[in-house]
Amino acid sequence: REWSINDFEIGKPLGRGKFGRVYVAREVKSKFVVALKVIFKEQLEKYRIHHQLRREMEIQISLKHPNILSLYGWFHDSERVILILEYAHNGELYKELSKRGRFSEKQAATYIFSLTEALAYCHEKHVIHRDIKPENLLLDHEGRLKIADFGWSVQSKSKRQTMCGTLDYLAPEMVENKDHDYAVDNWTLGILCYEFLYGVPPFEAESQADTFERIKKVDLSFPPSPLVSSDAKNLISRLLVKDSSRRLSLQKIMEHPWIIKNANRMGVC
Ligand SMILES: O=C(Cc1cc(-c2ccc3c(-c4nc5ccccc5[nH]4)n[nH]c3c2)n[nH]1)Nc1cccc(F)c1
Repeated sequence: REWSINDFEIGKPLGRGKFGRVYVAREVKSKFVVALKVIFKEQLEKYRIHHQLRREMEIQISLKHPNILSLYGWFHDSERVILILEYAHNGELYKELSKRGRFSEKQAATYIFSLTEALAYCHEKHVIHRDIKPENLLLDHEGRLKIADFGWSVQSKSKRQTMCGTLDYLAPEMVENKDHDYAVDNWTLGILCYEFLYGVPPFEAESQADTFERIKKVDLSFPPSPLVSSDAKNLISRLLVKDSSRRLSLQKIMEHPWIIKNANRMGVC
């Protein structure tokens, strides 16, 4: 069916996305709550990204997974393209992490398990996400993790070397501008697991140059903490490996003792 802006009551802005603003909105007839992403066509022209937008829409509309934010549909008028996206009631996981400082091992393992399942699903569909950082992770009304913002996902055929988001999550092969493949997502899972448990990413440094150096050397250390088990450190150490072919596979992550022991398989703690 053809949607139009008059089918929705627009609510508060939820944030500034890459190319437009996102608003909470309610479909008038069904009262169903969604997130509407408004992208201005003159922006698409100016940055010549209409082909990328079309590719992202094709990627998103084809991905159906409990831990991937849904794109329900879209419509456009003379000056805007509007995406109808799933509304994540509990907002950004990042805010939750800042508020709580760190997550328990059960919560961290549950998020890592959900992310691993979602990534395994994406890789089956030949989609590399490449930009999984806390601000792209949302939480639904049950606290279930949802990956959003496929701003830089590429079909694995084209190995473009464009830069991604903040440096903390970049794998060595991306920092060294080498070819990269699916294994960058495995590296990012290691970064996120560390950050969920310690509250800061493992290679954080004063300057970007220092972060680059720490990533390239895989300068990983675990501050002594009674709250982080050796199993957790073992998993992180087997993901933050320079040689991308030696990183623990997604399947092996799901079978790791720390995940088996701590993750809630329904994705909700
Ligand atoms: O742009 C995005 C992803 C995206 C999702 C969002 C987004 C941002 C915020 C929310 C939220 C949300 N819920 C909140 C509750 C409290 C506070 C903040 C919240 N944000 N729910 N759903 C969202 C969705 N922004 N950008 N995908 C995209 C882009 C181009 C083409 C395409 F097919 C998809």
